[in-house]
Amino acid sequence: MTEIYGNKTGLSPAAVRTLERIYRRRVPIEHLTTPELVRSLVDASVETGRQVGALVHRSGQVDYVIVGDAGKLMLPDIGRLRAAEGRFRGLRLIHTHVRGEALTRDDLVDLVRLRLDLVAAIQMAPGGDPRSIMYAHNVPGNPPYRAIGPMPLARVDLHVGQLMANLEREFASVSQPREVKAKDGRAILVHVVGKNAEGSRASHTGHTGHAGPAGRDASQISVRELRELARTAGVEVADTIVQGREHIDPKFVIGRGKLDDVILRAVELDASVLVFDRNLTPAQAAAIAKVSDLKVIDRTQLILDIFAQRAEGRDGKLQVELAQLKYSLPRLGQKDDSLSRLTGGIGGRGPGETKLEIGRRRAKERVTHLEHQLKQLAKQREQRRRKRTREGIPTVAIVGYTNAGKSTLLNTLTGAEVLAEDKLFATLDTRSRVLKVGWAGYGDREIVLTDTVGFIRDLPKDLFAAFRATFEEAADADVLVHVVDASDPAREAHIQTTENLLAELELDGIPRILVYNKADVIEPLTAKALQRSAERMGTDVVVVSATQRETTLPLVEAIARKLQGRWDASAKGVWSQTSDASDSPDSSDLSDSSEADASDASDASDASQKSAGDFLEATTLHEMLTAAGRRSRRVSVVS
Ligand SMILES: Nc1nc2c(ncn2[C@@H]2O[C@H](COP(=O)(O)OP(=O)(O)OP(=O)(O)O)[C@@H](O)[C@H]2O)c(=O)[nH]1
Ligand SMILES: [Mg+2]
Repeated sequence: MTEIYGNKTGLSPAAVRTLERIYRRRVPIEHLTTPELVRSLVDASVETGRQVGALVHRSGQVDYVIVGDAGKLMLPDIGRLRAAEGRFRGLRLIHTHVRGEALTRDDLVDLVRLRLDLVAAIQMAPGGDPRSIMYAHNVPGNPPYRAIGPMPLARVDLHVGQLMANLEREFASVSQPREVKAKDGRAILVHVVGKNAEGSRASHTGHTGHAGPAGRDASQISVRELRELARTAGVEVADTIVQGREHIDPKFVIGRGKLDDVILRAVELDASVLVFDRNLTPAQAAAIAKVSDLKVIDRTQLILDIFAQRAEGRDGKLQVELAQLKYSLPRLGQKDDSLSRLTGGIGGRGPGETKLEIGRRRAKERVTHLEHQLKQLAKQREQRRRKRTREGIPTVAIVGYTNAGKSTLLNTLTGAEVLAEDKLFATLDTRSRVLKVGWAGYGDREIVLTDTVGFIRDLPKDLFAAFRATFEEAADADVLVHVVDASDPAREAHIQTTENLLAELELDGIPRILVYNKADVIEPLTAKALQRSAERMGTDVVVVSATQRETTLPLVEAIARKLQGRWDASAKGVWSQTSDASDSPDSSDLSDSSEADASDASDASDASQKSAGDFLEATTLHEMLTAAGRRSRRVSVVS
């Protein structure tokens, strides 16, 4: 094998022959290098004016000869697979520094990142003679390397074999295999604060605009949210690195030097994933993955991953898969090897834990297929809706930023058991439950409450389609209950994002109630101030704690006030009062649930808890109701 690696442009045939001759050298493991190898490298450097290096295997053979430019050397891809824990790659890099400089940061990064046995640099004098040598090897600890020299070549007395044996023993003893708690390994989060550059967030929706907090606050909020997203996706966050920059580096986003720091940090913390708090172009993701040898993921991918893990309904699954494919298509290389980076594990999960392992051509076919299927499903839904007729029970949709407490509120109000947890996007499929407002003094009236997917700022563009589909249900709601986590410092930005997305979903025409939630964890004064400021703005607003049922009474009253008109109309007979749709299994479920005599709060909650299991999964029930609702509204217009 005599292939020359690296920067071969403009090399004369004679220079190539000189380089190829380096492959003939042998370096015994008792020595760092030999005078012959040094001579060959230096000769080739003089001839080319560039750095020249050899990757020498422990067997003594030269495995790779690499030529760089005057200032640096790019190592070839020597295999992505990491050496086993506590072991090194079995290769040492011996190379020239034509300008006589000491080991550079690049050299040290290569040493650590590739787990090379050693990296040595030969300092050349201006006349072209080898002046001194400096070398470094890995050590357990921080910094993760030790550098020795520069010193005269004759003074180097190093038994490489012995050193490596000692080091590997040392590494094996300190690295009790660290336990990775999260199933998808450890990640380092990277946030870049563009001081000048805006447009850094090519936001499709929900951009907070001027309403959001500025500068450092915005950064902190953003990083915190990313951390939550990572946690939700199942990644353990090992560290967060924030860099302020005048301009975003077009190739690596952060500067090359900073990227080297990040790589060293990843090696130190045994992290295998880099998560960027911004969206990366396919070229950026590829470039960073290449130099770092780490899996590189951006915010969009993280959100896609969460959606993929959580989507349940058929429609939702198809939508998520479609969004994932559209995202990864421009990122799929033609070669299998670049493809494998994207597949499996975090960022590469398809809906339902299937692996997104697919070639480019197949991916395109699948996109077409999915789009077709989704269209069919939408048509079927529409038809089903049209077929259904039933009395118009008013519907209320609970909307708001992710983790605001929407599902908790639904559970508390109706005694349902919708998954509510301290994770982002706990809810990915819309659920509806019946709320009986008797306990709040509204007789045996019923409301259908619908839970929805949480909003998030900078929602990935392709996901917005998936998202939109889940809001088809909410489009027919009579009232929107907008839930805000009042204890979140970013609450104003969250409100703004939600407002923007509601407008985009064309739901902003529906009467709305603003609910400041989690009152139990905010200062009473803050609660009062929130209430007052919202009232000044003329918004219907209540402050509640979704975890405490008694605090939700003002909300039920506010909803009832908004629906009063409808109830009055229905009392006048505009809406039919009785339900005779017992031929439909959906409706019988609904009537089962309405057996509760709900003049007392705890009774109501007990009763609905009992029947919660009987409740239908929302989609069908809700479709039925909303279809009826639409018809009824038409009637009321006529009257
Ligand atoms: N202290 C406190 N915590 C609450 C309250 N309401 C909800 N939470 C907590 O907030 C977290 C999120 O609640 P969820 O109901 O899952 O929020 P969500 O809006 O449905 O979230 P997504 O479905 O992820 O969009 C959970 O850990 C709840 O226990 C409250 O009134 N007080
Ligand atoms: Mg929820």
